Amino acid sequence: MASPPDTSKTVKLERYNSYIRRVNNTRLLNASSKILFRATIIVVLIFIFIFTINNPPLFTTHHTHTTNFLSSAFHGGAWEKQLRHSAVPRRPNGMSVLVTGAAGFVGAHCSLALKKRGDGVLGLDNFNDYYDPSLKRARQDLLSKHQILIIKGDINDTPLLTKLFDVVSFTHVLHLAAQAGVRYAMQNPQSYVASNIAGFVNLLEVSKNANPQPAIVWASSSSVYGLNTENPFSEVHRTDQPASLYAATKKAGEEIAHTYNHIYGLSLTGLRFFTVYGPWGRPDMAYFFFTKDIIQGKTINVYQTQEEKQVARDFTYIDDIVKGCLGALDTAEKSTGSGGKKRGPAQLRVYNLGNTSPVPVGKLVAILEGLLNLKAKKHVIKMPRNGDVPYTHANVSLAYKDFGYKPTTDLATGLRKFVKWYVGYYGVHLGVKRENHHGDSA
Ligand SMILES: O=C(O)[C@H]1O[C@H](OP(=O)(O)OP(=O)(O)OC[C@H]2O[C@@H](n3ccc(=O)[nH]c3=O)[C@H](O)[C@@H]2O)[C@H](O)[C@@H](O)[C@H]1O
Repeated sequence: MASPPDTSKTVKLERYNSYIRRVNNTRLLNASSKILFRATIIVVLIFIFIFTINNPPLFTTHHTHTTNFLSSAFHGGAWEKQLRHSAVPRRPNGMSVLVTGAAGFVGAHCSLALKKRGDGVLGLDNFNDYYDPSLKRARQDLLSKHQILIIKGDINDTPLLTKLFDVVSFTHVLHLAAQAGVRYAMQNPQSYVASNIAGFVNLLEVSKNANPQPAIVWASSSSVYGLNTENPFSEVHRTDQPASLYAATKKAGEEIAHTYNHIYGLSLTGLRFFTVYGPWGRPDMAYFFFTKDIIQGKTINVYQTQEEKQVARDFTYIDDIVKGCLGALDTAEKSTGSGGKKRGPAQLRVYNLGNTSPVPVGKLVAILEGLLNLKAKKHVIKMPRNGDVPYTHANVSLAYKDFGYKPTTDLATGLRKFVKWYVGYYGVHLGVKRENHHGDSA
């Protein structure tokens, strides 16, 4: 019997050939996907480049704190000229001040006051959306009418800050950029860490490397007194029991300031602001949204303590705060370091800036009712456990001794000025609600 032909070799050969074809196909596929991948990357990079060139301001959103760091590298000579023009003093021995948070409430007022007396001011602000950014834009418009430029950028953007210090030899920094608000810290804790701690450290890093190093005046807060029960609050009282994360980050700022003063010879002054209010104020603050809600006929929550006592604040009018900030700047000594190295001891200070006269929140509401000629719908409730403290009361004798700080505006007078601004800005006829020029209803 003839034996069947031996096909095993042919089969093996065919299997081997098909294996080789598969390998070659896969290689071909891999090579073409690599080319495709690389081409995509190049196209994306070209897009980013074009986008960055065409959009010089930095894009920062409050909640993510993502900053387009690339963009700061592309500003040209004309931009630098604008910076210098804004920052150059117009009086003999005038200051050149970098104001962070310049589109904010206190920042805008201080920038105007500095410029008006002949100092140079360059503003920096990230225009985040913690509250209506159109109000920040309106403040920016006001400042630009006084030749004050505000750069859009974040204090966490090291290349941008370094660039600003390269272009301008700032004598002073007034650092007011921060995540404010006591109660919001429970909703967005990370934003407090990003601005009040990381951002502050970044500013100090860049400042200590600058030549010359600037003197720095910055915003701390009355909230650092936390659970302190001694009254009125003095700078020598304990501040190691913060009641909110906001307070804790401001207290951390005071300790961080100590470190940079100690290691690098930076001149640092912290100002503990006590519930600042007035025209162009912050819509997240009680006096502001009470006004809005009373006009709109909405119910307002008026807090009382767990013991059913009135909650009180040492409300401080903005013009008094501005005087305090300028006084602190005027008496700030030069930093002693250079090239990132300390050359000798430098000034380290902290001051209360309050009104020395606490007012219960119920009284604040009564004053607003009188000014608005409207009755508030009040809902008196126990203060939620959200970081609030029952009262604040400033002893300002240290600020008085060192730079003549003396608050002169009582709450009724200050609120009258605020309400006048409010109805003008939002286009409200008292008792009648109207659309404002920004399209929001007041
Ligand atoms: O000094 C500070 O360092 C801080 O001041 C400010 O905080 P506060 O003093 O808490 O101001 P603000 O919120 O206007 O509440 C005022 C009063 O109204 C009470 N309050 C508040 C809300 C409400 O619905 N009802 C109410 O009774 C409330 O219990 C309080 O008694 C700044 O916001 C903060 O950024 C920081 O700068």
